[in-house]
Amino acid sequence: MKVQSSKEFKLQREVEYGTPEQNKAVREIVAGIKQEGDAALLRYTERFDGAVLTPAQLRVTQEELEAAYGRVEESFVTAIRAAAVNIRAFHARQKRNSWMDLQPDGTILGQIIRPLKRVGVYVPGGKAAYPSSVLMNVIPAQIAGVPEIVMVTPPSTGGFEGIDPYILVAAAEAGVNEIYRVGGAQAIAALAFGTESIVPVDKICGPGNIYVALAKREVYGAVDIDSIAGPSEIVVLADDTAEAAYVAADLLSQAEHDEMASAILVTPSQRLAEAVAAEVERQLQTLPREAIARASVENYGAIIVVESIEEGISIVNRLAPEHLEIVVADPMALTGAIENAGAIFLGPYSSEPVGDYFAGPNHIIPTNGTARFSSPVDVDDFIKKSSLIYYSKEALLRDGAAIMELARREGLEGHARAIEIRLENEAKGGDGNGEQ
Ligand SMILES: NC(=O)c1ccc[n+]([C@@H]2O[C@H](COP(=O)([O-])OP(=O)(O)OC[C@H]3O[C@@H](n4cnc5c(N)ncnc54)[C@H](O)[C@@H]3O)[C@@H](O)[C@H]2O)c1
Ligand SMILES: N[C@H](CO)Cc1c[nH]c[nH+]1
Ligand SMILES: [Zn+2]
Repeated sequence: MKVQSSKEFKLQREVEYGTPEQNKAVREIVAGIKQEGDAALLRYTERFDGAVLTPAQLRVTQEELEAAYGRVEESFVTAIRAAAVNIRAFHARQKRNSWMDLQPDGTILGQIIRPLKRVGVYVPGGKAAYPSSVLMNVIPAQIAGVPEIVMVTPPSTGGFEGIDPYILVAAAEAGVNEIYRVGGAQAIAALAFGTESIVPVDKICGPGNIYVALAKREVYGAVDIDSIAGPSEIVVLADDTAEAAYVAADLLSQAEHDEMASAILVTPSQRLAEAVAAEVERQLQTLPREAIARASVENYGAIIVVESIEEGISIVNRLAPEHLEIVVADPMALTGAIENAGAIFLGPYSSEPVGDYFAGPNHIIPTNGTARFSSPVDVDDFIKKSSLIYYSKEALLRDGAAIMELARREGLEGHARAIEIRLENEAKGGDGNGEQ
């Protein structure tokens, strides 16, 4: 990883997200699914995942789900159950209730909260399988009360029944039983528009690679999406107190996700910068996913030496990273200055994978600078709200003139008259029918 000064550093966020070729490929895949349904879904699944399926094989059966337990270690089941407890406890705090407020004049105002009816969750499974993402998608949806949760994940050619058994066990543990073995942009389009085998959903949540992220952006509007949660990112803001080996390990923890993942160290310490660069190189040599991580740090990685921690904070806010680690003498003191970051990890022991798997907060987090305006997946992603308005006669008589004033200033006489007809009728001692 190259050590550079903050003057040399250029924000790499592309104007167009993904390359033009990737964008074109995704548009074609989405159009193909829209036009041809299952036929295109099977064709793309063969082309991109190497799995030759019939329509009947798209959906995972109950027997396959149960049999997956025989393919995983007991220690995995114990760990995923413990993680689920923490994730459930964290997300339970986000649950909102409907409310109604009765005013002294008899007016009732309120908000009705309802769960979305049918949501699609994407669980990545290309370069690695992500059973942890099953929990991060499904638990908040369940807390919101979503009755139909449908999961998609790519088939792995060498895997068990064409799907990773750890993902299946996580799904069974979470209580999901509508699962399709499809991935990438074709799975997103199938969820959005439906095919002969897949009933369309109201919203799609979940992380994925650049093809998944671009496809979610493409189908937004036909369905809702959580955010653009694409290739993983980490920024470490550290001072001279940080342990170089820990910092390097945390950078590589995200670099190993994807060639397009990004790992950046921002520090005022030239000594730490050089030590981390050497550590990254040393640790890369024994990392099983060395090729992916090396491509990531070479293309999207950086070690930036800043003049001061304040300059570092301003770079962090420009980057708006998915994950930020603050490893300085007093991390809590800097937290208030961080305006843009999806998840903030404080101190030397809050290594990023703690959040990926176990602490409880969601690991599906906006990337590519979109943490400026969007948030990690939470229970709110799976609800919708309706406003409730009951106006009493007393309240309408009191507010009617103001409402008509605003309507007429907008040139909307019909709006004003809808109020006026009631006020006039009441003035005449009306019976509610507009007549004496
Ligand atoms: N931001 C987050 O919250 C978050 C969380 C977890 C994982 N992630 C990211 O999820 C991603 C997982 O990626 P993955 O690749 O392992 O799995 P994936 O399931 O996201 O993508 C695999 C699919 O990509 C499609 N694909 C691959 N090459 C293609 C091509 N050339 N043309 C068209 N489609 C193609 C295939 O359909 C394949 O099924 C990583 O980038 C990781 O960093 C992000
Ligand atoms: N770091 C990923 C989010 O960018 C989440 C994850 C899942 N498994 C491992 N990591
Ligand atoms: Zn991770």
